[in-house]
Amino acid sequence: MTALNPAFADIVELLTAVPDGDEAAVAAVRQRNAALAKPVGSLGKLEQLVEFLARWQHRSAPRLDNPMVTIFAGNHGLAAHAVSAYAPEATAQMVANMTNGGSAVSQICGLHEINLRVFELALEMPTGDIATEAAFEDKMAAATIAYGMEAVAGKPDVIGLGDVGVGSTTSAAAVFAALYGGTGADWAARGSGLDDAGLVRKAGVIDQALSVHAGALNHPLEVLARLGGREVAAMLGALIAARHQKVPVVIDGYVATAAAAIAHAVNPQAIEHCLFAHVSDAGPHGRVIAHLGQRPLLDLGLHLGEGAGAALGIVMIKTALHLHANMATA
Ligand SMILES: Cc1cc2ncn([C@H]3O[C@H](COP(=O)(O)O)[C@@H](O)[C@H]3O)c2cc1C
Ligand SMILES: O=C(O)c1cccnc1
Repeated sequence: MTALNPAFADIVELLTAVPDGDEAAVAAVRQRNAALAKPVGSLGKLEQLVEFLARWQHRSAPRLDNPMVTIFAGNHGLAAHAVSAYAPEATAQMVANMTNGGSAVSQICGLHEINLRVFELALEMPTGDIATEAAFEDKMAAATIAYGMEAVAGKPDVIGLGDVGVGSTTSAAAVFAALYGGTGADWAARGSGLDDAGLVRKAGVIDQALSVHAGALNHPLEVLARLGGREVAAMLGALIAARHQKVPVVIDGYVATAAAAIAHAVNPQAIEHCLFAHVSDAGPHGRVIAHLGQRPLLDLGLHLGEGAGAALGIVMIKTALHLHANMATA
């Protein structure tokens, strides 16, 4: 077994030495919840959402002045294997559509006054084709994680993490297979709409990647460098920085969950500040969330990605906080 590349040392440290949540802030929220003009506990998970905000914002009166959804866009060398219903050019088109307000996530964010930021990750430079080579050199993986940390620089009160990138669900499936075992068929889903033959091809590409990189998947960050995407590396960075800067995180679908799974595999406590907004209809997503010891907030049958589920999770959090802050006390 080779030692972990020192390029990852700082990242492992940040994932290991994570600050605890603020239980005094949670107690203050519970006290106010109990005093609101309603039967105790009757707002169910909405009450817990406010506790979640308080715990990870470290504020007894949590705020949402600057909620943000961030979308990380990357291209994948593995897309050459026709494992997506779309051609790689579609990634840049999706980004343009997002910027122009034509995407689902743009409309959800516009309607509910959530800031939306799109981070393009060198779309003209796809990751290596994982069926034959590593997705990244280790140093590039580390640099992309570091870049993702910038996502919290605008001091959001909560940050949603989503992806775009043709082929991203194949890469995410390979990450899950490497972390949890099983074959390509166990983790491949139809993504953006694959047909039956495509699904078989997709499982085959994952199996080939697992076999090519076998022996080099000994640490979760090696799994990321070998099999992951730029968007997953950057989301991991955002998730890490958020914890250290007191920003609660809302995770979107299958691909964003891969970033959380890598963090969790280094240190399960590193994802305590993450809320899983929804369980995607992408087959194995629910299984991954269960592996992480989490429960999804919503189950809307979405299988979209692009942060749409995360944005809807933030809508629920906004509503919960509005009730908490503005209802009368008995
Ligand atoms: C128009 C369009 C909008 C999207 N929004 C999210 N995705 C989703 O589909 C892609 C992943 O699926 P696969 O692994 O099958 O390529 C990602 O871009 C994801 O965000 C979209 C895909 C398309 C085509
Ligand atoms: O569930 C997801 O997150 C998903 C599904 C299809 C395509 N992209 C993402």
